[in-house]
Formats: sequence, C-alpha cells, structure tokens
Amino acid sequence: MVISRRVSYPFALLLGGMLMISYLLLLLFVAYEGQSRLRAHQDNELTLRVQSYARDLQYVIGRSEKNLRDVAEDKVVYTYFANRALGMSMAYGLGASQHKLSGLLQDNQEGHLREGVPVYSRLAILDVSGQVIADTGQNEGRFVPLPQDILLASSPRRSLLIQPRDQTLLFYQLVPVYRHEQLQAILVAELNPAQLLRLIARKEHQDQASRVQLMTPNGALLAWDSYSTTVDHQREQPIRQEVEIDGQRLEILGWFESLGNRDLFTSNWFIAAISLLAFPVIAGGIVLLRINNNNLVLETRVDLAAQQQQRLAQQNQLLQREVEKRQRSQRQLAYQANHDVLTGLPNRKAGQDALERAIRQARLQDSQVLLMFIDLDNFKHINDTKGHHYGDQLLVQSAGRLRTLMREGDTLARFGGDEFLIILSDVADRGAARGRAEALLRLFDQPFDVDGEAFHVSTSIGMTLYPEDGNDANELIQRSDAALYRVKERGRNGFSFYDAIIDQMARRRLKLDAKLRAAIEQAQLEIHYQPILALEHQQIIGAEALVRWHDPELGPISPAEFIPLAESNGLIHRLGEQVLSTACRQAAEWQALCPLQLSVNVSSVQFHQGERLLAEIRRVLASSALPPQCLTIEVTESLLLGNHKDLNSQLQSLADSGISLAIDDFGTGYSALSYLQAFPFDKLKIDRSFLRHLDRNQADKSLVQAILAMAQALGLQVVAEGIEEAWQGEFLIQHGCQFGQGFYYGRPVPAEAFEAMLRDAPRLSPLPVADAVASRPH
Ligand SMILES: Nc1nc2c(ncn2[C@@H]2O[C@H](COP(=O)(O)O[C@H]3[C@@H](O)[C@H](n4cnc5c(=O)[nH]c(N)nc54)O[C@@H]3COP(=O)(O)O)[C@@H](O)[C@H]2O)c(=O)[nH]1
Repeated sequence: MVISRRVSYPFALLLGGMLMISYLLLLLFVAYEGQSRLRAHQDNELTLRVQSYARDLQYVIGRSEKNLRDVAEDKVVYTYFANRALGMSMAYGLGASQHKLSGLLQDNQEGHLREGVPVYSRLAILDVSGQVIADTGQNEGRFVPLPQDILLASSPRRSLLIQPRDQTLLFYQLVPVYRHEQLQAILVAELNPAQLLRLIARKEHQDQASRVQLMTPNGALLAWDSYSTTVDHQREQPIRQEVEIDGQRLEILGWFESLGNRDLFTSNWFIAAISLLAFPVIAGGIVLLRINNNNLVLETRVDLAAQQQQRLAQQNQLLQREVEKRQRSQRQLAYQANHDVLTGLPNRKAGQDALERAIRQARLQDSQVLLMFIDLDNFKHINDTKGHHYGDQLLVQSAGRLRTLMREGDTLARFGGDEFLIILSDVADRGAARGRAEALLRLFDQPFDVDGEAFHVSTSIGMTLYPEDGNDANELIQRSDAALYRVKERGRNGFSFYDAIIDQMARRRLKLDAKLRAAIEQAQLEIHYQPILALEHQQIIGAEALVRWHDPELGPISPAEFIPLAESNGLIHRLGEQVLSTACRQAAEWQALCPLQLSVNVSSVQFHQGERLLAEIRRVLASSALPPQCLTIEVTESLLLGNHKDLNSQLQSLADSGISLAIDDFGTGYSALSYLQAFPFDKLKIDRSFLRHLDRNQADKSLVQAILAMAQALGLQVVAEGIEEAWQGEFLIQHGCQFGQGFYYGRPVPAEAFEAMLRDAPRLSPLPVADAVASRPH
C-alpha cells in the first residue's frame, strides 16, 4: 500500500499557493531591502562624490589664491613697482620690468597645473586705476577685456569674482599687490574653465547618466550632463552639496541615474520579472506535483488493484475450497441421507425411492417387480445376548452375502434393524421369484464367522409382486412384511408370498396390538392355573400360571398369539410383571391349603432387562410373601441360544435365591445337552408334541426315553406336558418321569376353580411341599 504517498490535489494547490505567496513576499522583501540598501549606498557614494567635488573645488581655489599671493609678492612684481615708483620710464628699466612681469604671469599660467591641466586660463595685473600692466590674455593681438567689475576693483573686497560670459561662468581670483603696505596693483587670475569643469565632474563618465551643476549667486555652471538626454532631471531630486569660498555660497547639484536604471539585476523590472517568474515556476511545481500525485494515485490504484486482485484470487481460492468442502459435505450428507452407515447399503428411504422408481418403470414397460422383505431369524435375541458388535458383524456379513445375489438393475437396501429389502425389476412370474428366494436362503446355509466363532443364522423372506400384490411402494412393503410375519410364525428360515389371508392376519395383528395395550393398562388379563402332578401319586404338587385374555369384541385370544405380539412390541415386560405378581400372591395364599410349586413362564425378551427383572422377581416374592422355593421360572430354549455370561449370572442369581429354573418345550428347538450343563436348571419340560403320537411314533418314544434318561443322569426333574390320556401318564411313569401336566389331569382354570380343585379333588391330595422340594436336585 502506498496510500501514505498520495497527496490530494487541493491540498497541494493550497500548499503551493501559500509557498508561492511566501516566496513572492520574501523575494519582494529581499529585493526591496536590497534595493533600499543599494540606493542608500549609492546615495551615500554619490553624496561623497559631490562632497569630494566641493572639497576639490575649495581646495584648488584655495591653493590658487595662495599661489596668486606668492606671485603678488614675487620679486619681479616688487621690482616692477619699485621701478615704477622710482619713475623709471618704459624705455629705461620699467619696460624690462614689465616684460619680466608679463613673463612671470605667463610662466605661472603655463606652469601651474593640476593633473596636467592648467589652473589658470589668464593672469593679469592691473594698477589701482584699472590699467592693465601685464595680461596673458593679450597674446597675438587677441584681447578679451576683463570684466568691468574687476577693472573697477581697485580695492577688491572679495578675492573671487564669478562673471557670466557667453552662457557660461568665468571664475576670477583677485589678489592685491602691495609695496610698503600700499596697494600697488591687483593680480587677476581667470581660473581655467576646463580645470573647473574637470574638478566638479572628475568622476563622471558616460557609463552612468549624470548631471553636475555648480550653482553660484551669479548663475549656474553646467559641469557634466549625460543625464538629460534620457531622464527629465527637473523631476528628480539632486544631491546637493554647499561649498563656501570667499564668503560666497556655492552649491554643487548632482543628478545621477538610479542604479536600477542601468543595472539589470537590481532593476525593479528584473525583481518584478523574477517575482513573476515564480508564478510559472510554482505553477510548474504544482503541475508536476499534480502529475506526480496523479502518478502516485495511479500507482496506488494499480497497487490497490493488484492487491485487490490478489485478495480476490485468495478469496476465490477460499471460496472454491469452501464450495468444494460444502459439495463434499453435501455429497456426504446426501450419501448419509440415503445410505446405511454400517453396511454401506441404501437405507430405508433410498430403498423406498428405488421401489417407487422400479414401480414407475414397470408401469411403463408393463413388467413385474419383485419385492423381497428379508429378516434375519432370531437376530434380536442374538444381538441382545451376544452384544451389538456381534450383531453388527452379522449384519455386515449378511449384507455382503445378499449383495452377491444382486444383478444389474436390482436394489438391495437395509430397511432397518435386521431387515433388508431386495427389489428385483422385471421378474417373469412367481416361479422365477421363488427361484430367487431359494437362492437367497441358500446364501445362509454356510455358518457366519464372527470373531472366529462359527455361527448359523437363517433368514425369513416375505415377498410381493407388483402389480399383483399392491399398487404402490408402501402397500408392497406392508404386504411383504405381512408375508414375512407368516414365515416367522411358521417357524422361520423360509419364504412366503403375500396373500389376502396374510393381510387379514396383519390387520388383526395391528388391532390386537392396540387392544392388548389397553387390556394390560386396564388389568383385564386373567391368570389361569393348570395343575402339575406327581405322576406316581397322582398328587398336585404345583400349578403353571397361564395368562388369559378375553376381549369383549374378539372373544378369547390365545397366548400363543398375543405373547409373541407382546414380545415384539415390548408389552411383555408389563404383562410378565402382572402375571408374576398376581400368580405369586395367589400361590402364597394357597400355601395355606397345601404346599404348592408355582410355575411362571418368563419370556426370553424379559431377560433383556437384566438386573431389573431379577429385582422385580425379588420384589414380587417379598411383597407376596411366597417363599422363593415355591417358585419355578420357566424359560424357553431360545433364551439360551446366546449363551452369554450375563444370562448365566442372571439364572445363577435366581437359583441362588432358591428359585427353581425349568427349560420349557424341551426338544422342540436347539435342545442341547450343553445347555443343561451350563445353566443351573432344576427341571426340564418335555414338549407336548412328543406325547401326542407316543403310541405309534417310535421316534417320539425314543426321544422321550432319551430325555428321561439324560435328565436322570443329570439329576434333573422332568415334567411332561400335554398328557391328555391315561396311557400317556402310564408310559411316562414306566419310564421314570416324575411329574406331568395335561388336560387329562386338569385344564388351565381360573384361580377360584383351581382352588376348588385343590379343596375338592380327594384323589389329588397334594404332596407336602418339603417332599417336592427334597426331590429337587442340587
Ligand atoms: N411368557 C408367557 N407365556 C405364556 C404365558 N401364558 C401362556 N404362555 C405361553 O403361551 C403358549 C400357549 O399357552 P396356552 O394356550 O396357555 O397353552 C398352554 C396349555 O393350555 C397347553 N396345554 C396344557 N396341557 C395340554 C394338553 O393336554 N393338551 C393341549 N393341547 N394343550 C395343553 O399348553 C400350554 C402350556 O405350555 P407350556 O407353557 O409350554 O407349558 C405357551 O407356550 C405358553 O407357555 C405367560 O403368562 N407368560
């Protein structure tokens, strides 16, 4: 930046003007002062000059008078007048004396010089009668008569006489000649006019115009004039110098040309010219300043423009970077808005958009779109029990496998949780769809490897075809979900197409959801109790609490329908808590009638609460005053799938507090011996499905025998479920099964009916609780 170098033009103009005025004033002052001093000096010098003229004049006339007195006293003069007094004639002696006298005068006239110029132009001696005795003016017959005043001045009072003649003045000096103190004659000298003029104009010259004039009482003598030709001297003031000679006042007047008139450098015009010259000089300076200023301004503008350009370039760069950054973040946001972070697949919204696009295209091309709604079986449980890292790995690997099935134009999206959508455009028919579904299921045949652990996960697929099963994306997704639900109900690891029945089921499911919520809120659920017997003694040793729901509109709804619904919508926690507290309170009351073991089903979902569930059970036991030893918690095998530490400690904690633990529906799922060893179970319940065809199904028979043998080996109690006929009870007793329940002994009934059963059925006299507890393995 050179802003500091910029001088504004008005300021420069003002500054220049002030400087110019100051300069002019200074110049004028200096010039005036210089001239004044010069003039004073000149005046002084000229005055001195005129004074010197006066002095010289006085001196020369003085000296002349002295010289004349010497001449008057000369012996020649004395001799002449002595001879004359003696009466000598001219012929005898006086003539010679007179001749000598004339010679004296002539010698004096010629010999008395000043600076080579004769002081006198004429010398004469007159006797007292005015007769000329000798006269140098009578040469060669020319005789100029002396002025009458002189001739009459027999006794002159003044020695200096000034007489005008021929427009000039003649200066005469008169000196008396005495003999024996008697006046004999008068010596007259006519001062040489040339000498006089020289005396009072000696220093004048042509280079300087001047005029010198000697004023006398008898007129003026102009000694020098080179002035009147150029200047009117009448209008000028002369330098005056008086000189008194012989009592007469003479005055020398001198006019001199001013120094300024003859010297260019001191002339007023020159000073004025110099002063005026300052104008263009200063104006030039201002113009230069302006040009410079303009140049500076221009330079500054150029600099500023360059800087601005540089700044702009930098800003542009920053802007560019910012734009790129924003574009990147917009792309990232757009990506994030449309993609699932974990799997990198298009997300729910992008999946729906892709489905809508596929539908639009199919509409145009009159083709079909297959929508596959995929859900990993038991993923929620795996995620909860194995941990989220495990679940995430499973999802990523599942996505990877599903990707392998994709062809060009197909879309795979993560719909949420463990749900994926696959959109396949231009599917020929249901047969082709089925083929793709089977291929997809096969992808999950191989176990997953998560953190080095091999793990089997199957999938369930619900499918819809556009336009057959729905007109828009939402409808297709909902119906695929409904079809998926049906697969789950049927035992998972399969696929199903949507049909209208499924739709009805889905609608019912929605309805049940709302109604169940209200029923739980309003405590409309009921508990029925099914007796559990010691088979050999036919005695009731316990009761299984089974929840019942009778909706005023829908009638009785099976727990097999609403328990999974409650598990999926989270209502199971409050439902389970209601069942537990009601049943425990009831069982505690019944302890007065007979010792009774209460079995309560606890969903695997409830165990996700961890410590809260344990605390809840302890609180219920405490508040109902039911001894922990009188409570059996029944869990399904699915709970044990995860086999994680927390679950073990939860179950161990329950066992430690005296509560019994039973595996429900043993043999239907992933029954494994390892579960029985790993967890602190007291008993297992053989699923009723094994008892149904026990009489004719050798496999079932063998399995029941094996379970009984294994339980015996492990010291576990066995409760057989679903005994509907007497032979089933006998078979079980024969093979060492201690306990059983089923419609043959008693259906699940309300508390009052169960209590009546306890009181009224004599053959069902219960065993003392101590025996029942004693038979439990530790
Ligand atoms: N978590 C909870 N689960 C519960 C609760 N109440 C019930 N359930 C579970 O619901 C499933 C269906 O139960 P439900 O319809 O009550 O059926 C039970 C019995 O009625 C039935 N049973 C008993 N004996 C027979 C028989 O001889 N024949 C026959 N066909 N059915 C019979 O079996 C069911 C009890 O089974 P289980 O629990 O496996 O002992 C069921 O899975 C219940 O567990 C609840 O409060 N919480």
